[in-house]
Amino acid sequence: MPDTARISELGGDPDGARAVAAMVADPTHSLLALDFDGVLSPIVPDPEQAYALPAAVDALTRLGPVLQLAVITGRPVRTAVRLGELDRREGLERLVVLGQYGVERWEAATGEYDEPPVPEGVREFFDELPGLLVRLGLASLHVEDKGRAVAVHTRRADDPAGALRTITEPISQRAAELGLHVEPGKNVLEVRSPGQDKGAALRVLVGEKRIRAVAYAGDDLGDLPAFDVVDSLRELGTPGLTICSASVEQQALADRANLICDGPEGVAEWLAGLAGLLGR
Ligand SMILES: O=P(O)(O)OC[C@H]1O[C@H](O[C@H]2O[C@H](CO)[C@@H](O)[C@H](O)[C@H]2O)[C@H](O)[C@@H](O)[C@@H]1O
Repeated sequence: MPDTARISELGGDPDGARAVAAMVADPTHSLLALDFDGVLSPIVPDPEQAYALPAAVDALTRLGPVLQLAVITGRPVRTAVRLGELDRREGLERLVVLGQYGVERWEAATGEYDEPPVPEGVREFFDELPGLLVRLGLASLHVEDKGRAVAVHTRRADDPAGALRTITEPISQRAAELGLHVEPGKNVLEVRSPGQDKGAALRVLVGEKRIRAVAYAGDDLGDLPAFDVVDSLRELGTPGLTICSASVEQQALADRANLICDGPEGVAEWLAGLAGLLGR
């Protein structure tokens, strides 16, 4: 007998509840996809210190045997797997991790990484970046070399918001000249190749795994294309749930989500609730 009160609670609103009910009715054909930073991991000052919350991982290992699970992240796929220790968890044998907004892929089932060659323009931008930051008086900003992308972080600057304002126009201009895409995020600007986003990544998984119900959890602007895809799938008849991992830093997702969780701890609690509902 389905627990309708619990389904409503975990769905947030009627559309979300329909998606949770569909996931409970047919978990094998249900996809639960999550962002990494700000959803599975708390936001921390040093990107290398990010980690998956133990409570979230525990719930995922209970869900993994019954649902299709995926992590879709802006991180290089190897970084996400390493920081989350996602290759060492019993229960996550069918996990798929899509990195760099879906360009890179890792399958727990095979342990294989798929990482296409790095495009030229990004390396050119990376080589020029120190000079650009010196000219802007912001040489000490943290630059994360992601191979096929470069992230310029302002979180540890004296004035993070001011530094972000200062770098936005010149970085956007140079990125445009090189035919690159600028991805804004929480105290970060990422420069990468155009033509790929988390929505496209999510759509591929839905088709490939013959998914009939989908839930996606995100916290930042780069997650909005995935929200768009969940919304459009729902319009075409596939129940869908969007979950916002809320923070004071980014409020754009809250208005778009079926369900709002209180940051990564709230997401972990929701995951445990779903596992309970599925009898796991
Ligand atoms: O798609 P995601 O998994 O959310 O990754 C997006 C970017 O997240 C990382 O930066 C953010 O998290 C850091 C660690 O908590 C934080 O210090 C930074 O301010 C945030 O913007 C990561 O460093 C990027 O490479 C990811 O693309």
